[in-house]
Amino acid sequence: MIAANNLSVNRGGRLILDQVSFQAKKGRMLGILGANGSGKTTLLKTVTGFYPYQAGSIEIDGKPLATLKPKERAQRMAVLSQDEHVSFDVPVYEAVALGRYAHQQGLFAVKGKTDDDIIRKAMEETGISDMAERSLLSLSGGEKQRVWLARALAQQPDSLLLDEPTNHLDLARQVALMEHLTKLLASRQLTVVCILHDINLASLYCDDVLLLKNGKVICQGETQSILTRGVLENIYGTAFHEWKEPVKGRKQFSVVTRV
Ligand SMILES: Nc1ncnc2c1ncn2[C@@H]1O[C@H](COP(=O)(O)OP(=O)(O)OP(=O)(O)O)[C@@H](O)[C@H]1O
Repeated sequence: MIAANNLSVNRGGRLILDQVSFQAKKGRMLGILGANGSGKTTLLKTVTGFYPYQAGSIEIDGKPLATLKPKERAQRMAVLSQDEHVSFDVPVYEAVALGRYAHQQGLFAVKGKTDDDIIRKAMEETGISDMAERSLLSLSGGEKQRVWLARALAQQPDSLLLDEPTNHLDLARQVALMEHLTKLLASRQLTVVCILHDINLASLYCDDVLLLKNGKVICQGETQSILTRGVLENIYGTAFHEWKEPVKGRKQFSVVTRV
């Protein structure tokens, strides 16, 4: 479980997060929603220890984040960032294998058979097994996104923190990814935190949502009770029409055109 309590973050002399509290629970997917610049990425980077915070507290499975060594953090949390970039070229298999470093001993650790099995399973789960020998730089944006997800899965974390994981993916792959995450949640009892711009995907797949505006929490809780036309209009500043998708009866929203 990930818990933040009254978290405040300043960056470049500005207050970016203002007393944010939330809990992401085991076996549930928490969606973080909010307009551009509302503080979503800052929140994710703070709870994973990439950004410092000026007030409040963060606990991972009941332990203060600050007391976890970098390797222990990596064993507990895998992060898929919005700004993953490739600075050197490696075969796809090696890029996924980077996820195993948190579990290896020593500076020049050698991958064993178990590591190889885990790497191949993560590649299979993300549909990239046939790309193992391909050069990372030659992949499309959506293919690279699946490599980063495979690397995160290979890390075998307790929590997966994903910044816009559906970015670059076509519609069918967006649905496939969210369904895959839903299955992983149940089978591995993971905690998943996911920044999403697509409120309809969030409504279909997230158990809980946290809505941010200007660095403050507007509301949070069980997705189907929290997501309403009124609250989304407040968050995004545009008009919405609300309807229900016919299979699960989950809420869906479309923007109302103004011209
Ligand atoms: N180093 C920094 N110095 C000053 N302001 C910063 C810094 N980093 C981020 N910000 C500001 O903090 C605010 C929140 O940024 P953040 O990236 O967390 O938003 P976001 O909700 O993830 O946005 P998006 O949906 O556009 O990805 C933005 O206004 C951004 O310009």
